[in-house]
Amino acid sequence: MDNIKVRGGTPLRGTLRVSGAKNAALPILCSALLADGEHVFRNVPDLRDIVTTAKLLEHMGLEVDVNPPVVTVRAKPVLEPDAPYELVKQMRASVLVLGPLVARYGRARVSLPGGCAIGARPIDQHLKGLEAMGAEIDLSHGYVNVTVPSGRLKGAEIHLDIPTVTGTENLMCAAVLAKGRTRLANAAREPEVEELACVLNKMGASVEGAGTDVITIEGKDELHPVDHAIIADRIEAGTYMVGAAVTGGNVLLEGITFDHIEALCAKMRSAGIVVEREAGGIRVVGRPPFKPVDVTTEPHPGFPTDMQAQFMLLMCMANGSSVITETIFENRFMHVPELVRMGARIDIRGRSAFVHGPSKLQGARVMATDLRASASLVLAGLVADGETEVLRVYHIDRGYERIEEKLRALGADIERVKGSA
Ligand SMILES: CC(=O)N[C@H]1[C@@H](OP(=O)(O)OP(=O)(O)OC[C@H]2O[C@@H](n3ccc(=O)[nH]c3=O)[C@H](O)[C@@H]2O)O[C@H](CO)[C@@H](O)[C@@H]1O
Ligand SMILES: C=C(OP(=O)(O)O)C(=O)O
Repeated sequence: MDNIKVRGGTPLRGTLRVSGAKNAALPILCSALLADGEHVFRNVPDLRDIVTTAKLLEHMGLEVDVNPPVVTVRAKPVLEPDAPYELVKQMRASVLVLGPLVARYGRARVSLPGGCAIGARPIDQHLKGLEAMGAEIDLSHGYVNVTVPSGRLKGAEIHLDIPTVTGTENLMCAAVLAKGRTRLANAAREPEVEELACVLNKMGASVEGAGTDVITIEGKDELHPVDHAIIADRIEAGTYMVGAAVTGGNVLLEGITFDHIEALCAKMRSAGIVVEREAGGIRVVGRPPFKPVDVTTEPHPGFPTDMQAQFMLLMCMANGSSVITETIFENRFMHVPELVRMGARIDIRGRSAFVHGPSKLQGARVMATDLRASASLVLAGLVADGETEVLRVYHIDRGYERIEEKLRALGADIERVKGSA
């Protein structure tokens, strides 16, 4: 497995083009199951999760050419509507094939994704929605087996208990080919949900209200393939924004939509960081130490949980104490013990982390077991004294396109060590 070595102390400077959004690309690639023919997806990031999704679609008999930033999917009727454990265990988001498969084929067999490092992550809301649309669910031997006795889902009124992102996406995909109207209330409002709705509408679906908490879908008999360029990744952008700030750098991030990261920008500004909208992007200029700022993660448009670990690092560079509260996932503080090993002072009490800054971080060998925790440790390495080695970058490669190359282009002293322990 590869490791990343970083030597701290160089401010990030320059211009960075933000890649396409992982969390938009994954449901969009799965949505190709809804319409036979050739789909062309552009601005797709070069990530391990994209390769896993391609393997999943190929397993079902679709032809997928992954040539990032372009992915071409030649969709045809699937051999078996089945997502096996071997692929789902590599990527929870594999569950995103469930909605399209049930909508199109009236049945699906998908390995239960189970928990992961950040929490239990059940899919009860996805299943509750499918049941309301006439599906029968059977959980056995680690798989969810869904069948629609009538052969076709029917529109329904669904009120989600939680505005789940992939749950909303699965149910939207299920509803576009259902008979009649579906009303999805307490829906997730994330930009990636809006982006999927845009693609479904391009396919000929009728989806209204995505981006609000009520989405209405009129089912159609058939959809057609699309050519679509995917939005920029707000979490990748946010990660480099934090990188620019903590290193006392000056970076222009190109391609990102300000509205998608407004909550992060507001918190960074409250911390005393310059965040300016410029033609074509957002400029971040940081000069630590920062002002301490409390943050609570919330569904969009609140502060994103996927930026919590990186923001905590920022608060390690603040003059005073801040409280970071995680409300979305029950176990998303795995970066804390590793940051503490690097010299940060952070106590966890329940769902909150109390960060006492400023800390002078020291390079160390560190390991993290999830994507954003790993990213925060790479950023910590950029400001630490001496060398930091982040082990098992396997997680980073799921969600950051060539992170070491992008950081090196901004002046960082960083390298990937292939096949290390
Ligand atoms: C591929 C993708 O887009 N991943 C994102 C998506 O994950 P994902 O869609 O898995 O996250 P959800 O929005 O579903 O999860 C939010 C919370 O709801 C709970 N829950 C969810 C579904 C359900 O049926 N029952 C239930 O209890 C989860 O355990 C979690 O505590 O949104 C998360 C929250 O913004 C992000 O961190 C992930 O990066
Ligand atoms: C938690 C994340 O992804 P996933 O839902 O794919 O695990 C993430 O992108 O931070």
